[in-house]
Amino acid sequence: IIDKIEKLRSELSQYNYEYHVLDNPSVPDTEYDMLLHELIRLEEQYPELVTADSPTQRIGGQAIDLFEKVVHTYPMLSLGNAFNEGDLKDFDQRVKQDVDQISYVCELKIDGLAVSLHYENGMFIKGATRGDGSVGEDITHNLKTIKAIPLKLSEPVTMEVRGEAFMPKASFEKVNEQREKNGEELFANPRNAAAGSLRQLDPKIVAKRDLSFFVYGIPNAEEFSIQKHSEALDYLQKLGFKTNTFRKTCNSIDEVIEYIENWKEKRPTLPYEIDGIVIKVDEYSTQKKLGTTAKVPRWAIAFKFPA
Ligand SMILES: COc1nc2nc(N)nc(N)c2nc1C
Repeated sequence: IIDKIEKLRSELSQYNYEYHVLDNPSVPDTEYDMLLHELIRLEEQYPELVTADSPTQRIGGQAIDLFEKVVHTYPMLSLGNAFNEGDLKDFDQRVKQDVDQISYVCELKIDGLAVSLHYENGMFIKGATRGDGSVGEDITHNLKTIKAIPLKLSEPVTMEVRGEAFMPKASFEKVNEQREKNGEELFANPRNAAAGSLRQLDPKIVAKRDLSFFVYGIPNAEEFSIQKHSEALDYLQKLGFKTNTFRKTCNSIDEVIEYIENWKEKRPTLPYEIDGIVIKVDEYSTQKKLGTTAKVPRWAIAFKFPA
């Protein structure tokens, strides 16, 4: 029987990965649901065979009474803002003070919530909100229901990652339609809907909100002998995380400006909301040289699109 359970588990995990991380499902939802219900039935019969990374663990356990506090090992900083080309050129000049050749990584800035995820030997064990940057709230039970967040990595690594939890536009429309029917107050935008969902004490509610997640960094990447941010993102993709495929390495601020212009136009075509573009120095050695202020890194900036 354990073979049957393990076979179901690996099939469902693979289908989940294809659908929610690769956006490229190989089987229809009906087949996924049928297999999942078979696994739920078998795990109910043999509860001692349940594992933390079983797809059944995404359904949402018991509601909790309150959120535990989580002290961040590395502060979750904010980002300085740029609003026009002049701000970007100033940023480029500041960064170039110490070095002449710079390459930047440009990423879409997803309009969601920053979260921190902790993995031990490849298993997802804890996740937290940003909070005030030093202390956040433990929302592990809610994050487990987000299918783009892996419950088990492809390698048994112990690491913390950072990323953005968000609600896709389609989910937002669906959730507000349901709230309209229930006579509830509507969410103003997908970001508020994602924030409101992750603040739920009952994970079964969160499981119905179709939230998603993009990973965007490893706070202590140098400790994994990774030299550049672009390499960190490639490694995270290999581990099984969903990374945003529109990221681009730019070798000049003019290339960055071109990338920003492009996405300013294409923004409405995206299936999720973005509130800007994040520009980061790629080399960690240069990031280290530039350091951070109490609130923001000096090696990154967020270009904000007009609301
Ligand atoms: C390095 O710090 C950050 N990096 C980020 N990257 C992306 N893509 N999106 C964000 N919202 C973001 N936020 C922060 C604080």
